Amino acid sequence: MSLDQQPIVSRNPSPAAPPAPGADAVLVARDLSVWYGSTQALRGVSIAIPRNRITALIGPSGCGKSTLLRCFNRMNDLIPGFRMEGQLGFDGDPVAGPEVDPVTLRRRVGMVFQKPNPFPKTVYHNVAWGARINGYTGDLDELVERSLRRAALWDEVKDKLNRSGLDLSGGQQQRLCIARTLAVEPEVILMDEPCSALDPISTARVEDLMEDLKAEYTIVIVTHNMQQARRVSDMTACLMLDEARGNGHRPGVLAEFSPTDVLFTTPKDPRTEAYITGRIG
Ligand SMILES: Nc1ncnc2c1ncn2[C@@H]1O[C@H](COP(=O)(O)OP(=O)(O)OP(=O)(O)O)[C@@H](O)[C@H]1O
Repeated sequence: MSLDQQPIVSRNPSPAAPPAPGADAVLVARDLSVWYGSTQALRGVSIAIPRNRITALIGPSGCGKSTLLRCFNRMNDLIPGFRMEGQLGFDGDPVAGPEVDPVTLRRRVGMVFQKPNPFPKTVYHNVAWGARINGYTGDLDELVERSLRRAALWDEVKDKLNRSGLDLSGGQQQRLCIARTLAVEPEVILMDEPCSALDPISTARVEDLMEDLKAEYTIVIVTHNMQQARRVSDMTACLMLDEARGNGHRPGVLAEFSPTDVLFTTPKDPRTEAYITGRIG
């Protein structure tokens, strides 16, 4: 059964998850629970991520931010002991299940990781690689230039296309990874702490880039940096550690999902307030 056929439709499945004005939901989790072996990482998370917006996931360490992010493009599938219950949807179709090809899904829902991870190949090949393996038949030179321009990197590397991607600075490497993601023309970009290994100037460049990209893409970012969440995101989801049950482990739950300015000024949930004011670490 596709997610559209479920009793709760993919648009705004929960009162805790209002879509931004004028935006519809592109990624949906409905009553999502996740385990790694006997450790429950998430419990009962329902959220609708609006299209063409930047959504930040914040919350204390271990509350399941990365787990939730990685569920949206099935990056957890290969982790031993990973198991999930509930529903996940992308554009009204299921994300999980044997009928979904994770490779196709990951082409449409791309990911940028915490540590820049270019291949030990030229700048050009780093960008062209994904398009090549996906059978791109257009002009690769044009695609590489377009992707590097969109990632605000072209001017810095146009004379270095045959140099190793590993020779670039950390900030340039991260934008190269973003260009590599853009080259396969995804609809969603998941970013897992994309600036945590970058200096403030490189961080600002990536943040500016995110703002430019949201006209064409939906972006979901995990960040530990609440200032960054305030600067870049339209919507913020605050996850929290729930009370311990069973084996004493505390799973992550969604405390609040609100427009970013609301969440940081007038949070509805006392746990959110405690977190953003530093009373929960
Ligand atoms: N590969 C794994 N195997 C077993 N347990 C895991 C694995 N990845 C995460 N976990 C557990 O799942 C829970 C949620 O982890 P996750 O990394 O999603 O949280 P997080 O909020 O992103 O944390 P952080 O802010 O520290 O990066 C934690 O208890 C963590 O120990």
